[in-house]
Amino acid sequence: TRSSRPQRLLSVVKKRAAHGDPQSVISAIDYFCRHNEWAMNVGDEKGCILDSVVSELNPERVLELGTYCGYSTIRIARILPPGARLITLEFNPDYAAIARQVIAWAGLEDKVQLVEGASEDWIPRIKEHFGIETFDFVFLDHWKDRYLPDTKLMEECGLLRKGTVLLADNVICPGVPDYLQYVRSSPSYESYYFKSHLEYTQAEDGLEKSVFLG
Ligand SMILES: O=C(NC/C=C/[C@H]1O[C@@H](Sc2ccncc2)[C@H](O)[C@@H]1O)c1cc([N+](=O)[O-])cc(O)c1O
Ligand SMILES: [Mg+2]
Repeated sequence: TRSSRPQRLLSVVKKRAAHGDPQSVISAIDYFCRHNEWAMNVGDEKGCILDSVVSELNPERVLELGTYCGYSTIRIARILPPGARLITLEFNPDYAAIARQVIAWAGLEDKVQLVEGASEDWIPRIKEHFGIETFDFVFLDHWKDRYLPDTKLMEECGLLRKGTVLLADNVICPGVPDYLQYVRSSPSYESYYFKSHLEYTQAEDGLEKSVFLG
């Protein structure tokens, strides 16, 4: 049967990127998405905003919801301080299998723990299973109808602390209106919109940065 788009993306990474060089893996994926096939990675324009938010925060404990092929996973992991850890949740086993290979090709497997399953099942188990108190940074890029319920679930499970930063992809396109309304109106969050473009296109999209105030 025909290969999948993630499989074709992985073969371009192996062909074009240098093993152990995260930047070359990022560039190979962006090349593939610009010149071969569009794919729903956060992309290089929003990716630079992601980089700046992460490097300013220097987080020790990071959670990513929605791994897909691991593009944003390696963007984040490549700039984490030594000893920092990133847990990334992925529901689709085929995507997870590709992402593991992309993360390994970038040489970042020691910083990343990819967990297969649904965020709503895993979020309540993270504390005891991974021995993590709270997260410093959370990147939301999974099913858009899960951003709000999973944020409320993270609050309820005590995974957020004063100052935890949530960064949400696609707040315009495809859009997450219920999540945006919540973080922009709740007294528990200080929210800021980074205007950008939908990956590899001219359409408007953006990232919403929301600081949990406790
Ligand atoms: O639909 C989008 N993203 C959904 C992403 C979903 C990813 O997260 C898990 S679901 C999951 C993972 C963990 N826990 C529960 C569910 C899926 O298997 C996929 O890997 C999207 C769409 C567009 N677009 O232009 O259409 C652009 C984007 O940037 C997007 O992110
Ligand atoms: Mg996205």
